[in-house]
Amino acid sequence: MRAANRQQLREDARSTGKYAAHRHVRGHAFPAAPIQRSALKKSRAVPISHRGRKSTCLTQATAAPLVTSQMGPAPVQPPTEPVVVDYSIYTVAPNVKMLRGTCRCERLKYEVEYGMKRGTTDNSYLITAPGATVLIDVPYEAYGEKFVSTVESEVPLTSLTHLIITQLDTKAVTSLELLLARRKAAADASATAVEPLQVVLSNPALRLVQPAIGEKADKAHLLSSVQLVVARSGGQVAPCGPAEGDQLQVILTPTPRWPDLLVVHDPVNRLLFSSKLFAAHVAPPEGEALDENGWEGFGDDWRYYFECMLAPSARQAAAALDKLDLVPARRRPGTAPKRLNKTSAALRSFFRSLLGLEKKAAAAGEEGPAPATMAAAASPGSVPLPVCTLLPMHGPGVSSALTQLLQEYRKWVDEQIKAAATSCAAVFYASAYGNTAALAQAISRGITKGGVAVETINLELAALQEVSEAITRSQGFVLGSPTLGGHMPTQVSVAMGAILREPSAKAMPCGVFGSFGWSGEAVDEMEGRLRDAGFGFAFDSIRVKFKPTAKDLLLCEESGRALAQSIKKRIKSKELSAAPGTRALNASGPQLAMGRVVGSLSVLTAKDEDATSAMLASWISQASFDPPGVTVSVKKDRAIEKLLVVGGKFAVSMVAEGRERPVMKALSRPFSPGEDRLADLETVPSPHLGVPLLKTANSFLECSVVTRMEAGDHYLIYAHVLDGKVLNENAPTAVHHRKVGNHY
Ligand SMILES: Cc1cc2nc3c(=O)[nH]c(=O)nc-3n(C[C@H](O)[C@H](O)[C@H](O)COP(=O)(O)O)c2cc1C
Repeated sequence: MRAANRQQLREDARSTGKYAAHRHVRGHAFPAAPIQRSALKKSRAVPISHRGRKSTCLTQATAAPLVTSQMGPAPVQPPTEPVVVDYSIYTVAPNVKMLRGTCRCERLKYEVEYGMKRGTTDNSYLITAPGATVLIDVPYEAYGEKFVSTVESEVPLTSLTHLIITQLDTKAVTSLELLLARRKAAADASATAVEPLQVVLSNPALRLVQPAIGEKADKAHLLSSVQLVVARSGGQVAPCGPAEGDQLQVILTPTPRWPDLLVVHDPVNRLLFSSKLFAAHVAPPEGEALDENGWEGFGDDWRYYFECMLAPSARQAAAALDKLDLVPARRRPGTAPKRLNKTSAALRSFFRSLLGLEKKAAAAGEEGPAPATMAAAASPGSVPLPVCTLLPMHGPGVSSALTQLLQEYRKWVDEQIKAAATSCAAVFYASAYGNTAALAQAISRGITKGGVAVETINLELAALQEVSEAITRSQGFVLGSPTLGGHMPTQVSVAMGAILREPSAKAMPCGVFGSFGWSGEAVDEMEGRLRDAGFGFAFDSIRVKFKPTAKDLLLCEESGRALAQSIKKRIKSKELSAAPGTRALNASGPQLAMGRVVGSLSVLTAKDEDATSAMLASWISQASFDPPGVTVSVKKDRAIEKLLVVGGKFAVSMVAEGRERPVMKALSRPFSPGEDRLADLETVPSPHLGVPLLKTANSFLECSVVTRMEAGDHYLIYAHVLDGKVLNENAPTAVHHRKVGNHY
């Protein structure tokens, strides 16, 4: 039925396809994009079995992708810098190795834009057990070649019996193809028969592999020596120890962002291969596989990753934590991580080939057990899983901070769910190349920072019913779409219909956004339809050409925050009309006393690529002599907070006494998203960082963020002072006096 639908769509598209002319934008030639307007306008709703239940899906990720082959080849996106990667191997348990691909680029070029500046890793794991050699995960395409050579340096590819895929991104498919091709070539060259590789993956991941490899004439042969095994929650999938019952167990933990997500438990070594859970985009120091500095070393990175990736799906994250019921357990003796450097890996590979071990190992693989069929065990439910180390897909393995990270995850999830009980916003989007997805992520984070829970829904994967349900749970919404073939894709159009039909939606603040290449009609269409229907906008519509810059992402965060403020304002005014007079609260004794704490009035300015922001600050203090350091306390929902992550650069301009008034007037008013906060002030660039400095400052500091900790509703940021200068010897610094300590 589904295949017939797909075929029909293709026929429709072929018969009605019109071809757009060649266009040139900013020096980039875009190939003609065939546009099938009838196919685009027609609903692609097809009944599918979605997450174990029958539902009508707006579209099915693999059956009706946003961009179809009938639309022609993808236009050339503006070039990005090449990603430089490196590989290291670490022993994390006697029979378990971490194969860690490290990218130290400042900003991730190959994933949804991510503001952290500490690089990242793509971790795969290799487990050897009697009769089985199990590989867990393939990395992004940029790592492909080095990844396969690294696996080969450890084991002959023909000896691999299982590959478990915990989450598969479209950009990891190339690495999968490379691995399968090289294994197949080795098997074809082998004198002995090689068992098919069992590739264990979830159903949504299978729906990515089938069309990307299985249905491509030039690639289908790669699956001829592969047995695709769909994982079921609780299923035992591969041996991981000497005893018969020593089996790796998979647990499905889908979220809207990663519907294919699963984790793997190793009961012998008490490891959890946690995939995207407990992950962080950070490259730990060379030689350290695990979190040697514990929470202090990586707490911010885990938190930031959670906020960006999991907070928008907090309910599903909570369900995953409930399902896993992880219990911190002791590490078994003799499993301290040991790094094998790249040289030794290469040397071992060399010696293996000299000694002909490849063949022996292949023969050993042949004697292994016949491919097991998937055990369909019951869901582990509340059965506790003992864990001494979490081994995620990105960032360090978690051992020292295990207990704290488990507790914090629960706390973060609960906070999000609690916020959702009072206020919630829905962010609906579709994205063919990840650009609109990056905007959706930044807007979602802005909403979360604004104190409103968010549900971020990828319309490519969501059932229509999910859209209706999300809108009835929300007090505001945002809709994002790329422009494809001069329109918004059908998935967005259909979702919009559902929103327009929902009577409660009209009273909600909303917003629209999208990435485009040259004409950008989608955002105009969405804005026009919502405006005509009488909807009110919380922020100006966001239109971004191709990939968003740092400035675009900052605008998105600010817009998300504007939506959150608008939602909170409406809730507050409802509460006030229900219970008039509750506003008149007297300040408490401690609040009055705290008002006597004074601070130096200053202006904080920060810059990242093309994004600049500023704020008035008086909660600033010297914190260290050597090296010279300062602390500054920044409210969590401030726009500038995004630029003050570890490694971020900022400047402090100290306001001179008598010069306070114009500075306070310019910076104390509310700003709309994207507005230049320094427009009413005269500035000059700082000498080293090029960050704006107040022309009238009596002195300035240039700083680099070293660490930050949560301090209630603020982040306490500790920074090294890189440079500074007194500009006016005779002007003392203005002191900010307050009466009450419950505001600035
Ligand atoms: C087949 C195809 C058709 C497109 N048609 C248009 C178009 O009509 N107008 C436009 O402004 N951009 C068009 N684009 C460019 C996309 O809008 C642009 O690549 C955008 O960044 C995609 O956003 P996304 O990454 O969220 O999918 C087209 C791209 C493709 C692949």
